[in-house]
Order: sequence, then structure tokens, then C-alpha cells
Amino acid sequence: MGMYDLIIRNGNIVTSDEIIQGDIAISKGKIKEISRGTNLNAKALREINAEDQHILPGLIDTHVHFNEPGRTEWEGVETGSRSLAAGGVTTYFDMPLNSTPPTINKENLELKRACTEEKSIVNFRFWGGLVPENIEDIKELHENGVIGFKAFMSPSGIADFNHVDDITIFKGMNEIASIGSLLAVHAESTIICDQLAEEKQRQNSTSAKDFADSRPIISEIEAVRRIISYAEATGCKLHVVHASSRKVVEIINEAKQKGLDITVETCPHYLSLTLKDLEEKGGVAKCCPPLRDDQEVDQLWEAIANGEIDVIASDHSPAPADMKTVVDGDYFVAWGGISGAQSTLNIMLTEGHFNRQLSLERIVELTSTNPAKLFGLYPQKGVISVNSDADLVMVDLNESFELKKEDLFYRHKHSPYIGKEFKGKVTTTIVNGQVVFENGNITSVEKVEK
Ligand SMILES: NC(=O)N[C@H]1NC(=O)NC1=O
Ligand SMILES: [Zn+2]
Ligand SMILES: [Zn+2]
Repeated sequence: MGMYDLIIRNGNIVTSDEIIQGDIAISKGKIKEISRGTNLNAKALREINAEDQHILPGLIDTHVHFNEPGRTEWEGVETGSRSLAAGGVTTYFDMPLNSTPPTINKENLELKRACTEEKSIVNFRFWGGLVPENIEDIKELHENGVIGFKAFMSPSGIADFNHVDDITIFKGMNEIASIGSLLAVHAESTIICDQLAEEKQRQNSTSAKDFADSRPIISEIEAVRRIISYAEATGCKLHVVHASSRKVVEIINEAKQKGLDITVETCPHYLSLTLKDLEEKGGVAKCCPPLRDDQEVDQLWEAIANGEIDVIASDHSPAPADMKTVVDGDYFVAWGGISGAQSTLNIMLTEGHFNRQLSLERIVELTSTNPAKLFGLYPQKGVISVNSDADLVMVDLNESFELKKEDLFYRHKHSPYIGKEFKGKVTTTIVNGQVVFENGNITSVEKVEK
């Protein structure tokens, strides 16, 4: 009879394939045994009764901006990773911008790695940046472990992270293809967005709708079509982040059908919020691309149901509340970025599972299994199986709650989801076999070694 570190008894174990009832035994950070239907005849230092709860692979949030080092007054690894733990996320990929210095060379990557290792309570990986100035640094970043590269096709809003011009895209994608890595793109057209914004501002038309109209869906479509041309020409693997419309998703699917290695992400805010929320809630709901309308939201859910979307990630891009404020009705000045890292699973359960009959298996696939497969972490992560990492989230689907400001672990406790009724509550989050979040509290502050 074995002696394990932890046994979780009698839960409904969800993977991307099936839901089974059983026990999970964990030691040294790994899943050692799983029983189907029966009780494991074993003991552990600690046992958790998961009766009536569902156990999912911990979420892998492939898209967050934690601003550390250098801009921790916006967020930071400590608060950021705690909010992820509270939301059932056990691994995150930190974007190369909004921290200073940005992750565009090896030295800067090491700075980010050092502070993250010191402070994160969940697992992490890093994106490298592709900017016009760093083509020579791509290979070294790759060799030092970045999971891929991120480029902006339109201004990023951050002075030390320039957007790419066509020649940088061409050369960068050739380089990224040659090392076998992947390019993630923020795809909006600079020309369309900048010129429409300038016209609007010149006319003093600065409402929520004016802002949204200055970044129309055609701007995403145009940029995605252009980047697909380069992917075809260079053979570079491509990942389009935060598609706000099924029209964008459809173009990517056509390219997939033609045999291109291309994937697409959307975010919880495009699946749950609209321009109306931007008008009513103000800058807290401002993001780029902007929120669309009800019809676009429904169509994105249809795309999910059809298997046309690969990954759901938060694009948590926080800022202090005063930077998110709409001053004199001007929506152009507020920071674009949604604080959402803690709410991804809640949105998927409430809007997806309960309101639209999306299966729990599909939610697992979109938030954990697919990200793990896409970035080479599978089957170590993204699945509940023997020998996988013990990264797990337990949810009580019978519990409902209204999100309150005090529930948030962010450095700045604002979010467009405050006041929203959620069905399905995260009760426990386990990272590398350690309980890090339980019953509303962070329980372990041990740093995660990478
Ligand atoms: N710089 C940055 O984080 N930008 C993000 N914010 C947002 O709303 N969209 C983005 O790409
Ligand atoms: Zn972006
Ligand atoms: Zn982002």
C-alpha cells in the first residue's frame, strides 16, 4: 500500500475526452495513480474529498501581461500569479511587452525570469518579442527557452515595444521558421486604425462607439490576410491572438484547410461583453480590438461549437484605475486592456457551459489541452493522466456567486466582470501537487522552480 503526498477522492475527473468518477493520487508534483469508479486502496499525507466537485486540468493561460520587471505599479508577478491561482490557472505565458525592459533579447529575458522565479506561485513560460530592432536576437531568445514570439502589427501603446513593418514581418518570420518556433500576432491594420482614430479625434468624436468604429473588424481581417501571405511565403507557424469576430476566425480556418500551420485565440471578453458594456462601464471595458455586438458574441460561440477556435486566453492587460478612466467622455485616452486573468474559467462555465451547453470536455480542450499541445507541454500538462504534472483545478458547479471587488487578487481591483453573477465556483487550485488556493484564500506562497 503506497503512501502518497495527496489523494483527491471521489471527484468527477474531466479531460478533453471524457468525464470519469474516481480518485487521483499525487506525489512529488506528479499524478501517480487514477482510479476509475473505485476507491484507491492507498494512504496519503493529506486527502481531499471532492464529492460533487469536478476536477479539471489546471488552465494554461497563454496570454497575460504582468508588467514585471519595471512596471509593477500596473500589476506584478505576485498579484498576477495569485489571481491566476484563484481562477484555476496553473501555468501562464507572460507577454514580452508592458514590462520594462521588454523581452526582446536574452538579457531582458533573464531579468524577467529572475523576478518571476522569485514571486510566481503558479508555473510560467515566457514569450519573446519580435520588433524591428531585434531580428538578430531571435535565435538566442529561442535557445533560452521562449515558447514563441509575439509581434504587434499596429502600435502597441508601449513606447519600448515597436510594431512591425512588412520587412520585419518577412525577415522575422523567415528567422522564426528556420528555428522551428512560432509567431503570435496582434493583427490590426495600423493604417486603418490610426487614420480613423485621427479623423474621429479631429472631429471631437470620442465616444465609446467612435472608439470602436475607429477599429473596425475589416482592420483585423486585412491584417490577418496580410500576415497569412507571409506565413505562406515563409512557412512560419502562426498564432493569431484575440480574434474579436468569427469573420476573422473564418479566414484563419480557410488557411488551415489549405494546410497552413495556423491557430487562433479568442478571449473571454469577446465572448461575454459588447459595445454596450463599454458604454455603460467605461474604460474598464476598453480593449483592442474593441468589444463588438451581441451578434458577434453569438457567432464566436458558434465558432467554438464548430471547433474553429483553438485557444481561449485572458489577455490580462491591467493598468491602474486612473489610466482606465474616460475623461470628458474621451474613450481614446484610456488604456486599452482588460483585467480578466482571474475570470476565464468562470466565463467559460457561466456563458459557455450553463448558457450555451458547451461541454466541460470542450472547455478543458480550449483552456488547457490545446494550449499544452500547441506549445509542446503535452502530455506533461493539459491532461489528467498518470505521470502528468499535478496541476489541477476543482470546481463546484452547483455554487453561484456574484463577483465582488474584494474577491479580486489583482494589484488594481477593477474588472468589467465585477457585479456579474457566475455559476460554477473554483474551490481549490493545485500546482505541482501543492494546494495554492482553497476556499477563497491563497494557501501556499512557495515559489515555483522552473
Ligand atoms: N499593450 C497591450 O497590452 N495591449 C493589449 N491591450 C489590449 O486591449 N489589446 C492588446 O493587445
Ligand atoms: Zn494584443
Ligand atoms: Zn495581449
